[in-house]
Amino acid sequence: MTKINTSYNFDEIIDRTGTNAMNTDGFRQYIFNATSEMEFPFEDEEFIRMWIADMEFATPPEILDAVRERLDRRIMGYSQVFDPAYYEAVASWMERYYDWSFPKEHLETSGGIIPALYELVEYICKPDEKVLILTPSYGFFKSAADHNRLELVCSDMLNEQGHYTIDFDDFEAKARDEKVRVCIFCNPHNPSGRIWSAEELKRVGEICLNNEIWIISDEIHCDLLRTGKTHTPLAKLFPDTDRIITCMSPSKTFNMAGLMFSNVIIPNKALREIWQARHYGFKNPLSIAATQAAYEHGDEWLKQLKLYLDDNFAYVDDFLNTHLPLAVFHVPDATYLAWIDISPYAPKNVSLPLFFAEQAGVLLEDGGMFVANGEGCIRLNLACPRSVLKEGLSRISRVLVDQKMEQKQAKELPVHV
Ligand SMILES: Cc1ncc(COP(=O)(O)O)c(C/N=C2\CONC2=O)c1O
Repeated sequence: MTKINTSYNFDEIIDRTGTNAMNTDGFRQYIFNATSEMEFPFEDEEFIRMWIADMEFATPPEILDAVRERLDRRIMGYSQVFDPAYYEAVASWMERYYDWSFPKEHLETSGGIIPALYELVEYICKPDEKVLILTPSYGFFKSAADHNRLELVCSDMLNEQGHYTIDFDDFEAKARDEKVRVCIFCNPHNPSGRIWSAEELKRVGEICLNNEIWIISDEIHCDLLRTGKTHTPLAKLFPDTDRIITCMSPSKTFNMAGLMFSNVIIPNKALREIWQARHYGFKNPLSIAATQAAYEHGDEWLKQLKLYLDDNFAYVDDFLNTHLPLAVFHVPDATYLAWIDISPYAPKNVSLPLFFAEQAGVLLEDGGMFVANGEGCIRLNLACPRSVLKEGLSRISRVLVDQKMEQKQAKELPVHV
């Protein structure tokens, strides 16, 4: 069925209340480890939500149509991926976007990348072995080690005025620990938004493989690139090894994380057989249909989404230069996440997520939620209508400037004895 090009409305504000969304209903538990009774000076509907990484945009109609078509078959029985058209759709997408291919038998699926990380770490590591990550890091990389009761080894990235690079001396020193067995590598990187260069990817791969460390390359953000940027799957640079597992999914790209479906490309036969023996193989038939449709029909929506996000990032860059010039921010290569060092303005010794929730009515995440090496930073989800973005930034700026003024006045006022 040919799909006509259409323009998609990314400015539309969609009501998510009453949909069991983490974004609207899960923030007290996830950000503040609190119950639903936790109170704020704002009604829940008044919050500008810039925290969890799903989008405020409607999932593409092409994907929703595919889900409806599957619903119209009217039986939702136990399902797995049997139709070869699924692999064809995935393989075509990888060829078109990344000039990368892999044999069909390497492709497994999972009910999300987080569960895949938990399982792969368990299947790869012995109980006394360790998991290596770069920090700051997506928090669930640490959870994958914790869930398996394995020691986590963190290699802090270098941060030169907001430009993050890998400290290869530190990374290699930690990789030499003979108990380090797996590296969970984020490519593109959440939260910095870095796309790793071919040289950086080669150094990571060589260091790990030379030290008999498996690599789980989490590439969930790889479709969400700024215009002109390209992504290179790590495994593409190492065709002769079978120790790099690639995790990808359209869930981040097309706002369908709730469908819990991802691709896990496992070249190593022994590990794949363990996965096939131990992984719970049944999948949601609606998720299978949606994922296949994303890869078959998502191109135009993604093209327009990327342009909209480019403009959102340009707006943030301009806004910060104007209103918070001491903040350190660079438009990231990838993701829809803005990682901003606001330390020159931020109140000291307070929880920034709590500060912004209570003072500004903005829900966001801060460096403390990214394992380590994120001090003074906040992360904003920019996958929202521009009107929402503008309101969020305006509130953030206002409370930072106001409290900075209060601090200044407090210093200047005579001390009353
Ligand atoms: C690097 C990375 N891997 C895996 C996931 C989740 O994969 P899933 O289990 O949904 O397939 C996320 C989602 N990142 C999020 C989700 O909310 N905030 C974040 O930073 C991610 O950023």
